[in-house]
Amino acid sequence: MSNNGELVYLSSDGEDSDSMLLDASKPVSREQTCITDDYEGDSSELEHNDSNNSKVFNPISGINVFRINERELEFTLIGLKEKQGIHISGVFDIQIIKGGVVYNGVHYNASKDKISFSHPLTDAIPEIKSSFHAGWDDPLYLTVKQKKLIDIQVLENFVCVLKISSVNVDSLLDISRLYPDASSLWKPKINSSFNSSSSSDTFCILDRIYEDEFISQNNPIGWQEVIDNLFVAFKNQEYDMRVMVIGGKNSGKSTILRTLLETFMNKTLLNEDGTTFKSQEDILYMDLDPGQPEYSDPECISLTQINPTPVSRLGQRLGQHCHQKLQQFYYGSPSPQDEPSLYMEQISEIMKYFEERECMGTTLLNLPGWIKGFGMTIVNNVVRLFKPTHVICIDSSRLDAELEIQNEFTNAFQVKYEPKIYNVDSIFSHSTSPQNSQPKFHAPQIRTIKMLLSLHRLQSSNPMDTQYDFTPLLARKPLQISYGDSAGIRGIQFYEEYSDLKGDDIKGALEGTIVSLGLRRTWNDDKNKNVHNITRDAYPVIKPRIKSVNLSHYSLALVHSVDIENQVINLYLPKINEDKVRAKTKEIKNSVNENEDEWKYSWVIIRGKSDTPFCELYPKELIGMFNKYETVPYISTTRRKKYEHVWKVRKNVQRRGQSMK
Ligand SMILES: Nc1ncnc2c1ncn2[C@@H]1O[C@H](COP(=O)(O)OP(=O)(O)OP(=O)(O)O)[C@@H](O)[C@H]1O
Repeated sequence: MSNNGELVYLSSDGEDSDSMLLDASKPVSREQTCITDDYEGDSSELEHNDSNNSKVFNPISGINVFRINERELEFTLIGLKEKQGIHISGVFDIQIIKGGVVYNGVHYNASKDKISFSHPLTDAIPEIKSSFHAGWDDPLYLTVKQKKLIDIQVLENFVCVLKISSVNVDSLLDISRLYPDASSLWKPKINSSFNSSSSSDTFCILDRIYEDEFISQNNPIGWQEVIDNLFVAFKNQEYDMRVMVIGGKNSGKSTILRTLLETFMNKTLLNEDGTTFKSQEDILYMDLDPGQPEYSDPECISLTQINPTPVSRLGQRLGQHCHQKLQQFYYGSPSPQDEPSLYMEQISEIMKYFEERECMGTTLLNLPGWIKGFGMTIVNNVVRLFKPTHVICIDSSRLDAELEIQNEFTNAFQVKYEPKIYNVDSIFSHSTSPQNSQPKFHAPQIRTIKMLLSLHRLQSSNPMDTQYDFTPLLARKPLQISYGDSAGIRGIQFYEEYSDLKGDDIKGALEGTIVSLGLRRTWNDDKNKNVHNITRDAYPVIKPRIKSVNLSHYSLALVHSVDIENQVINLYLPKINEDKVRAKTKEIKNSVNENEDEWKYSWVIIRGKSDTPFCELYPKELIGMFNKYETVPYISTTRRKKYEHVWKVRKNVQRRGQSMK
């Protein structure tokens, strides 16, 4: 058994079909190598994560929920009986004090370690199901101090005891201060009669009265089998493993990839020789969905390296990860249909970079759900470039007949392999699919939430901590970046169709909008080349578009204003990036006179089609300030003239999920 005690798998000889899974809900001895006759459970217990098998958990204070609130000790203990499962929303840590749990098909044993969860109500919430301790003994992981506060006898009634604590995610729950639509992002709005949780908790136990407020994540039959097969392949991989998921919109692509990633990172296998397998390797995540990215900044695509962290981090983190981005491009729109040639060019660059790394590990690839017409051409291109070892097709009946997966690929060692294809059902095919229940958040609202989380993130001393400040950006002093000097901003790039904008239209197309502050690299840069002063009529609009290979995304920014007189652009950057941008600017300045025969870097602004969250431009908190002005900055109430290309928020306002509150 591993030191942190999670396991419950028996290894096979490596053949997928022979792999044997031993249910997490029964103890396993070191000697056991097969499911024995004296196994007491019924066969249904061998199924993972089937919440239909679960018994309902009714939280009752003092009976199965124990709130400890001593000076420095504040936590909640939950006692679960056999096969009982709970749903919890919010951001929280769980320490399994006794027994074990099964979460998304992986067993976690009681230990002194914490597991960190992130369960926003934007997504379906997986059940945390009770399980037995995998081992001969049944320890109780409580400190002496904690034991004094609890009646230990009571805990003996439960197979599994969880200690749940709120986490230090400074101000994360304050997002609704800026964006009222997000008031039920982490906890349902309605008050429960069950009052053991306090308002300062960052989590909520979702009992029956919240039934309509959340969706339970019930994976379609067949998903777990595919995940188990892929885990065995992951464990036995000789070369690299490349998994991609193809499916329509909202079919469950991100969910199956998240489950797969959590399984690869956390599942422990007991080998026949008594040793255990638990992966310690980094996993790469190629996130090619700019609309609902899992790891990239909003409206970007990226390649991220995910390191196994000492603390398991489970659930949907709404893009707030601390993992290293190897490469990131700002695409500038949630939909690849807006500029497919740019999208494909950026994908090709990521693929080139990926191939050049000669990565021998595991890579997961997430695609948008555009699977019709030209979307399928893009999918086919991605298949050709990525050369997957495993492809998961969600609801293959909906996939265009034009999907082309080659029969054979060749890897970097000139070894030929045949991609394995798995067909699985989409989440809609399941009886409790979200189709039957009203989604709690619409896609534009989720995008606004992710954008606000990105823009308001703070620098934190511990990179594992996430801290936010949801004070409206307009209440802050913007960062000034000069225009025209070699360390300042040296060009603006628009989408092709808007690259002919002139004069004040350009200023208007930038102020109050979300842009990417990008780094352009040029070889042998002449000091004055591409440096232009801005005048009312002349802006250094870059034409033709900079090749993606020479332009990487550095930070999202909200343009406060373009100050032509002083030759500066005032930008709001996420605080987490401000110091990095200052340091990079210094570096650029210092490198100006250095060796000419090397890559030189300069700042550029890239304006795509990103929507500015309305609450950022007209925040409730600053309404008093706006009243002093005759007109509210950035916002126009006049109608656009026919054919007028004006890029202001007015076209973004009053879309679904962006009501004026
Ligand atoms: N097994 C499930 N049971 C119920 N709801 C689910 C399940 N899996 C996913 N969902 C919910 O359905 C929605 C869509 O899922 P997901 O984001 O995984 O799909 P997707 O195909 O990646 O979507 P997109 O096309 O937007 O990228 C999410 O809110 C998710 O929480």
